[in-house]
Amino acid sequence: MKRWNIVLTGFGTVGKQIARLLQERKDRYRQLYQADVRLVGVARSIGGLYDPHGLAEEGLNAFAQEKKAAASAWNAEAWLAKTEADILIEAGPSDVQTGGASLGFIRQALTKGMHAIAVSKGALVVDYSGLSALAKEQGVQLKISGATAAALPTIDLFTYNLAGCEIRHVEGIFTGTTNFVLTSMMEEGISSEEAIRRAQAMGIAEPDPTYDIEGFDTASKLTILANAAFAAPIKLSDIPRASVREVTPEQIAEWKQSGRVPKLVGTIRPTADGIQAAVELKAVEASHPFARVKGTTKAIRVETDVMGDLMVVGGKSDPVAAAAAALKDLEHILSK
Ligand SMILES: NC(=O)C1=CN([C@@H]2O[C@H](COP(=O)(O)OP(=O)(O)OC[C@H]3O[C@@H](n4cnc5c(N)ncnc54)[C@H](OP(=O)(O)O)[C@@H]3O)[C@@H](O)[C@H]2O)C=CC1
Ligand SMILES: N[C@@H](CC=O)C(=O)O
Repeated sequence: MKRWNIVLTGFGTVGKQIARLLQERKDRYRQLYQADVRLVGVARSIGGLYDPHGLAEEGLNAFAQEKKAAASAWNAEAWLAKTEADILIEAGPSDVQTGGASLGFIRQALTKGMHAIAVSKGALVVDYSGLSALAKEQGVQLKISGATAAALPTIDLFTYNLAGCEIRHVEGIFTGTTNFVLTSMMEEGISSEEAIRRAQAMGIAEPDPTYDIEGFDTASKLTILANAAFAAPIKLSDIPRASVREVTPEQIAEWKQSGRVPKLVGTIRPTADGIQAAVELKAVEASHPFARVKGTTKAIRVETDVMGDLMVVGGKSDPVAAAAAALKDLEHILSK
């Protein structure tokens, strides 16, 4: 039985589900992969826990309840440096401008020879190519399912299922929150503000929902996918974005009347001038397959040269499903 020590940075909505599923699946890992998987470290913004033998549930529960002490400061880098672990799972905030603390955590883990599984997007948006080169150099894996629409297969579709194909066009509904907001406005007649509040209550909206609503979340996923699946050096700022915030009651009435359905669609298209990506608000005809993709459901449609076109719909948008996507990555590492 091989021992696999895991550290988790970010112990919020998704991080807690990762910790819970890791515990629940211990026997599965033992039976399928002869792997003794232990969560040995967990970090929040206020501090970290580490036990080389594995963290107990009671300790984790108490840590989750801890409040920030006034003027407390802790050194996350020093904490990570002292942990002895094989895999980092990064589930902290997505800071897509600087990469934030997540970028440092992933760099540090890869440099230490650990595999890294990213659920947050910031580090990958800012420096996917640097991180992936570092992982290669260190002979470890950098897995990114959680950051690229999570339970909806995207990166795995390109790297496993469509390996060898020429991808001619990709379009997708990559953000559960915006699809939920648009569907709620169309079908329940509620305001975008009310729909955003509901998406926040479900735990799928980003801490600042502007990031979803103004198309940054979709654009971030496109940036990561363009770099990871197409080796295209696209930056977030290269991608034109549309916002769901600007949708007016008049537009909703007009779409309803014409039988069209609004969707925030992300596209990636290889062209003679390189990879083009965009986030657009499209009113699709009722006959378009995206018209039936409702609520928090996501979808991806891919055109290829020799495998034809294919579309995947679903992959639940919720914190448990996002955690499960990170642990799918974990199983791919354990199985190697
Ligand atoms: N929610 C979802 O459905 C999905 C989310 N994601 C991505 O997953 C990530 C986590 O999302 P979610 O769990 O909803 O977010 P939360 O805001 O609930 O949790 C973020 C966690 O990160 C911790 N944190 C913040 N700064 C630091 C730091 N400097 N060092 C260590 N930990 C830190 C927070 O600490 P503290 O507890 O002290 O506040 C908190 O525990 C995000 O990047 C998001 O984009 C991806 C797919 C789906
Ligand atoms: N905010 C995102 C969650 C993770 O990527 C969404 O709504 O899909």
